[in-house]
Amino acid sequence: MSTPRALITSVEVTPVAFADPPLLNSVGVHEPYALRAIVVVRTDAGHYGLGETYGDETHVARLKRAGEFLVGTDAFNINKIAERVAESLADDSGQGGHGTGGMVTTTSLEDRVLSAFDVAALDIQGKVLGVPVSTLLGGAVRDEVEFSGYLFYKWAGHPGYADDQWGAALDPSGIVAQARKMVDQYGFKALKLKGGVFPPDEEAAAIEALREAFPDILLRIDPNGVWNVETAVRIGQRLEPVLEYLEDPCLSIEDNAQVRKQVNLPLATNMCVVAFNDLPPAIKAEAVDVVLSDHHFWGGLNRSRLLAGIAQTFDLRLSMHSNSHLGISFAAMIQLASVTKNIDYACDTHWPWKKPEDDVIVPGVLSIAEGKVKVPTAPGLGVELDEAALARMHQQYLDAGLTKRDDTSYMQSINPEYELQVPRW
Ligand SMILES: O=C([O-])C(=O)C[C@H](O)[C@@H](O)C(=O)[O-]
Ligand SMILES: [Mg+2]
Repeated sequence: MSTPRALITSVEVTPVAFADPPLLNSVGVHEPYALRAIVVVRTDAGHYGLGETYGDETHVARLKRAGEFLVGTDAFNINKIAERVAESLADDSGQGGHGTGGMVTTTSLEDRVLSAFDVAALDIQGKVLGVPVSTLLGGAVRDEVEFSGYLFYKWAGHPGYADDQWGAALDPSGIVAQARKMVDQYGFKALKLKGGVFPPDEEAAAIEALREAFPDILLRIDPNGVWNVETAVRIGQRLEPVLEYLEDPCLSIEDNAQVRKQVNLPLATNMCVVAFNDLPPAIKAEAVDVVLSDHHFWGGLNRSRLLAGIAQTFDLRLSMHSNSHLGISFAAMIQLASVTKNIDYACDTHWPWKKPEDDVIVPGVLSIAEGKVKVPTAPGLGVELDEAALARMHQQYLDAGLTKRDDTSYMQSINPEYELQVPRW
């Protein structure tokens, strides 16, 4: 049998927008539309591979440039793809955002750009060989992946727009009502509250209200690093009896290490360990217990497997982080979680926050029931591109007039007094 090859003939990068509710966080509030970039890699034999990543215009420009460097490369050679991506970035100063709204800022530029191409190449390989991506990554260890319900403080609707179906959640009873809806609809067995919005004692009270309303559900809170050590220790100790883990109470490795010594809870992060070079200092400082992996900034699925190996070696546990995303990213997250034995917590997803009709994949493959998603077994990622939907969502991007995620400026346009502060409490 000859060695399989799939020469890349073209790369298309299309920014898209989809409706997003006014979700509050430590840097402001989500805008009426979230942005993503959809990557379609085509090959000489007529296959296509899909990738999805951040949609800020600087990131889209980098993806387009990297795409030009990939024409003629074999989709079976991801090491070569990584080399070409690095070449495309050789003169890049690294300036400009990429799509996490200024929250996760120290990730590797090369890994961020590589990620969508690694996913697309694996999708192609799977289609050529007739196997799912999970098989290419060593084989599934589970056929369903568990997700957590991602709760947000939120307004009833964006100013100037009608209220959305979720309604307002600005206090403990609003959060409990939101959780009730999520649990009823999706059957989640774990819930995460996005904190860093209100004074920490109010957020702790929301967690305690969730505990009372859902005695059997695992709980987490994530203030995105805006608590100082003293606050994090006080609130962490208060919530010791109720939390599964405490996520990014403080921003730095050093501060989280201090918190970890004084709070009897696992600490998780997607802010102070976001690239391979963060691992040695974090491990040395014993700063965290759980790394929230995210293939969008860890360099794709192959490099996320590398992270899983390092985590296993150093006794770190793994869960998964999520930004607002569509179905291609969801399929990639599910394939990765299906092969990663030490992702042993329910993974985060923003999936419930988008409208079902807002997607670029043919619907019907991915759905959450009992808090879980079945791992697709069709070749590649297991999802197909809906070309008409891609065109429609690109038009939505043009009409929305947004070129980057900027939760802070949007918040300031509504509340001019709003200021960024880290730590805030
Ligand atoms: O776990 C996290 O830190 C996140 O999911 C970061 C996201 O940007 C989240 O805060 C959001 O969507 O507002
Ligand atoms: Mg987080």
